[in-house]
Amino acid sequence: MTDAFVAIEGDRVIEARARSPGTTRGELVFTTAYTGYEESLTDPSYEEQLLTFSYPLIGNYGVRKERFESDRVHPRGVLAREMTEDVASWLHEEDVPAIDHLDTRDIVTEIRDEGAMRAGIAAGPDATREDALEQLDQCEHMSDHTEIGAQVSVDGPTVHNEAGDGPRVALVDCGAKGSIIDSLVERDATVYALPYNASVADVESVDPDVLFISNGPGDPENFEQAGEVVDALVGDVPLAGICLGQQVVANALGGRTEKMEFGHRGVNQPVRDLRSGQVVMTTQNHGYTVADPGDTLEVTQVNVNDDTPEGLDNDDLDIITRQYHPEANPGPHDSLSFFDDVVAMADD
Ligand SMILES: NC(=O)CC[C@H](N)C(=O)O
Repeated sequence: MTDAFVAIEGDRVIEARARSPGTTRGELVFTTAYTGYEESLTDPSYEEQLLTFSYPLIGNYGVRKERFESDRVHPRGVLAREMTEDVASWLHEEDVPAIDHLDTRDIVTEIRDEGAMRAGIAAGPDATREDALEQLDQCEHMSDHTEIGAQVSVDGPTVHNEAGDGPRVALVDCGAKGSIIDSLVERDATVYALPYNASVADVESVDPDVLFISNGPGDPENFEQAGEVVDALVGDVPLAGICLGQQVVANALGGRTEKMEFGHRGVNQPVRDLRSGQVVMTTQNHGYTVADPGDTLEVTQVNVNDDTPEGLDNDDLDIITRQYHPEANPGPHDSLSFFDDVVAMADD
């Protein structure tokens, strides 16, 4: 049954089946992850995007809140070859349009050839091609979402594990995944999650042993205030970052980020550590990359597939950032020791 349409750049329209009705638009991206749909759908870094699963069956082990990375679904729309009723009804409850019975291999090939692109979706009994095309027409580019931090950050300071014996972590929450906070708390850190636009004084007021910039959605250049905090505190406080966090740190310290053609999204991205030679499998979800690390940061890890920087460090200044997701939700646990390194750096 055709009761859904996706319009992609070039005004091509693809037919599908509606699983959760509505109209929506966003940057069309794909993940190659074959498990972890609950974690991906609740990952705040997918805010404003339309997420295509390249793995053909999504939902085959149900939907459980314990696996969520935040309290809501973040992609603006979801595309799959086949979606179970569990996932479809969850997305319906969350008011996120979703479609299946379309050729997701075709979509993935299109994105790989043309790059991440703007798209519009219309799904439901009254949906038309024109509705999908109109959504596409109104769709913005990722970099236009200048206030995206406000959509995903905490409203005010939030403390986790206040009685902890470990280091005090000031986490600039640009849309932090829950498992990043959990990974720090498991190491007995006290985590002070602060709004994405926290001032230097806000961060100093929690007297941190380490400053941590979280993952987050959109263009890292739209997180200028987090960069100002990094610039003000570098050298005084150890510094860590994951994904958007790495990008913000690089931009603040004389480097430069750029948009990738279609990004890295999946759970089997190989990363080589240039110091040890070791390769680990990692989880990734990013569409921007550090094109120039600047003079302060050393590239210590690279992506085996395309040589993009995966780890930036400065041992003298106590800086450690990763482009991939060591918290491993979903995905391989190979790089979980990153959090031990962060805690050790803070304890020094
Ligand atoms: N997961 C993230 O933190 C993503 C970072 C940034 N929004 C990007 O797409 O590159």
